[in-house]
Amino acid sequence: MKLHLSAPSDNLLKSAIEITGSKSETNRLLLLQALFSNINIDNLSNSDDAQVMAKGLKIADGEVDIHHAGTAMRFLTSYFASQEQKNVVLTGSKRMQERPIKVLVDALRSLGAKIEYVKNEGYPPLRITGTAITSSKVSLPANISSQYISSLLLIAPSLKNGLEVELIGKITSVPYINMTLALLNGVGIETEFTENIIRVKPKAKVEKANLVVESDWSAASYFYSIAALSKVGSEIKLSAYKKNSLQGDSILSEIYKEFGVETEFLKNQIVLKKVNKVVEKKVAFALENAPDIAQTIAVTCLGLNVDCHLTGLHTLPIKETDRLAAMKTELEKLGGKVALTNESLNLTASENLIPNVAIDTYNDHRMAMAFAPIALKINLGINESEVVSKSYPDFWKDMKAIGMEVREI
Ligand SMILES: O=C(O)C1=C[C@@H](OP(=O)(O)O)[C@@H](O)[C@H](O)C1
Ligand SMILES: C=C(OP(=O)(O)O)C(=O)O
Repeated sequence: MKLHLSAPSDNLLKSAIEITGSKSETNRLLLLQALFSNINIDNLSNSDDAQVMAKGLKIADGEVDIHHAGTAMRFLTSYFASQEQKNVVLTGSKRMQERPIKVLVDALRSLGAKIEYVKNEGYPPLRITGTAITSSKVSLPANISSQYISSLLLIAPSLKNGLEVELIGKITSVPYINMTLALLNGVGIETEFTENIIRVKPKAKVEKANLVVESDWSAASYFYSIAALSKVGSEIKLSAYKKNSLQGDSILSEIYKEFGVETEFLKNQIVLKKVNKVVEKKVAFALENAPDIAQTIAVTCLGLNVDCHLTGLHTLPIKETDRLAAMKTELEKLGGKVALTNESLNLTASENLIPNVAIDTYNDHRMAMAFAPIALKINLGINESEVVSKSYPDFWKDMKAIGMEVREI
């Protein structure tokens, strides 16, 4: 479905939105709940990725299709591999069949798992025959995706002898690994992370636990961008968030100060306040710890006519689409100039944005959501807008709630 977006005439926004739970926390906790039944979870993500994860965990044999969900693909690979009695073919969308999984399969096979490639070596679909894993030491490259590491850590407490994971090379997306460990600790599982070694102790049973998922900070990024592009005096309240987040994308509250947005932390709400105009002409951010907000920041910069240099983006080419290439194409359609390396994006902004362009979304929820805020500067179209359901099904409803005009065309 194609949407046409435009902004309220005064660009002044005042509103309060409740955002769905973090999909990263949700998919970890769903897996832990499948391993340890007395865990209760509140504020679960309503995203497609969480739905396919929940559904997948219940299947014992036959095909499990996780569509576009990277976390579900990676987390369920370890889960099925370590569950005796389970015998599945784990598959996903066409794009998922192009997202590499060899690092994780090699690691699991070295622990004794029985996994075969159904089509192409190194990529889903996978035929997995569950088996009792008793080996307890594994090493794997850490610079491609942290999801492979989180996947092993999540099943680690259920293995007879726990697990020691050696990380080789530079570790990418570290906050996501820390999130996994914090959630394990939250249900009483002992872990240790020193330098490049992570140890997780085995645990047969956990105490009854009631856990509340914090709302999704990557989803909050689009409201940060809207606040940055709105008129001074705008205020957007978002819930339910906290100051000591497990989500690395909470770095937004620091980053967006550069764009005139202050964050006030209330009890379980954040208030984004556009307090001053932006004077910078150029900004630079290293995003290896927060890869999912790169698109949001690039579009904010284009909208504010601020040049930006974003680095640490080496994981972006293997996400829902090649996000570096997609961003170059779409930012340039709007009048920016983009230079890429395999891990960076350099945007030269433009005073004259090109209006009424239709943004292509490449089956990537974040392409749709990251470009939407620029409607505060120029009218634009979003093609295949339904992609947002991967992480944030209510996105367009919430855009309307804050006063944006969202119209089907
Ligand atoms: O563990 C997670 O929940 C995630 C880790 C990150 O992936 P990489 O580690 O592949 O960068 C992130 O981009 C993804 O959206 C969610
Ligand atoms: C990269 C993402 O998700 P995944 O890797 O879990 O598909 C994302 O949500 O931006």
